[in-house]
Amino acid sequence: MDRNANISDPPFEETYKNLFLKHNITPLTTTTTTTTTTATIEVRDLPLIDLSRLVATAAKERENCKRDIANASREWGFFQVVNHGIPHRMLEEMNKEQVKVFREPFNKKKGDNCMNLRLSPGSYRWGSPTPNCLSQLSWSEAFHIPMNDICSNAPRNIANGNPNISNLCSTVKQFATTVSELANKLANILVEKLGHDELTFIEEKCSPNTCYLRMNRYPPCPKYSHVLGLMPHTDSDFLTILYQDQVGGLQLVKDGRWISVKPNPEALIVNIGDLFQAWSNGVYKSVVHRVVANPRFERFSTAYFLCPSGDAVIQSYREPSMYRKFSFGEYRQQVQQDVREFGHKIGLSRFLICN
Ligand SMILES: O=C(O)CCC(=O)C(=O)O
Ligand SMILES: [Fe+2]
Repeated sequence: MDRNANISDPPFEETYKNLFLKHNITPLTTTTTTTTTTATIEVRDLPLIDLSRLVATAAKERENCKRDIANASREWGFFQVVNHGIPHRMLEEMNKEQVKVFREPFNKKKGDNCMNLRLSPGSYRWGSPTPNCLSQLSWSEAFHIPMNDICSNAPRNIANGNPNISNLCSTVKQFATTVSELANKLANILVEKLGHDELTFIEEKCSPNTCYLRMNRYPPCPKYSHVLGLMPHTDSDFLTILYQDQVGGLQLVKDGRWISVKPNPEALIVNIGDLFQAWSNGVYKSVVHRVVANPRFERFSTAYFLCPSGDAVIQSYREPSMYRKFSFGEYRQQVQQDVREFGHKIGLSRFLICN
């Protein structure tokens, strides 16, 4: 175990030792402790959309706002929203509870009953399960929580006397309930802007308890350069709403190049997931993104994933369809199988219909 590592940190260095050795990656000396991972990456502002325009008195302004959301989803697959209706104090509260739970000892977090949080098995995750190369390495830990674990149970004293996590459940519930309204609102706009007439589509497929909330923590990585906090991936959902702190590190692919997202304290980030790309027949883009580890600062983010139930069938809204239809359960299983076999997700390209 690395002598500098905190007892709450997962044993990254120990676990990735052989991978570092194989790739000749040696610890940086004190004179070279800056990472080069971000050095050549362009920093760009994502499209910024003011959601207060959705309730403007002028109908034209409301329509223009919807058009901007749809255009950003086609051209970038990513955008930022301000005046999104999530109170600042709720975001701060979420961050505070998240910091506390990650500060718990690693052995307790990874334990079978995960600090008595009564979450589904495998909710606490860290690192990459099967990295074959450096680009598949993730220097981060996460609680990936099915909202069903939080929504469907009566309030209980989950903390079992642990004051550090006593508010976590109610904070997650409040946060997720508020963010789910925003997620549904944006998803409904995207459905409407494709001219689809079934405007209840999202409500029929998704409910608050089919969604997921993921709390991410990226410990600093001072000793190695070229280390990723989260390996490149697309999200397996309709759309994701992300709240991040001000450290930065999120990058996405735009026009074939990695670009770095500049944090904006007023904004939430929205990105399109694979299910919207499949349903929209490739119109809305589920874009590859990653997080680079910071050499000095730890980083936190919270992601809300708008997901349907496992048996929901995803099929393009119009023919000829680029993808064969699949159930969300089938999609998730395929992703898990590919990660086990190849060390990374293959995703939607598995479901392409080759004409
Ligand atoms: O932490 C971030 O900025 C991104 C997180 C992310 O991509 C995810 O949880 O899927
Ligand atoms: Fe993601």
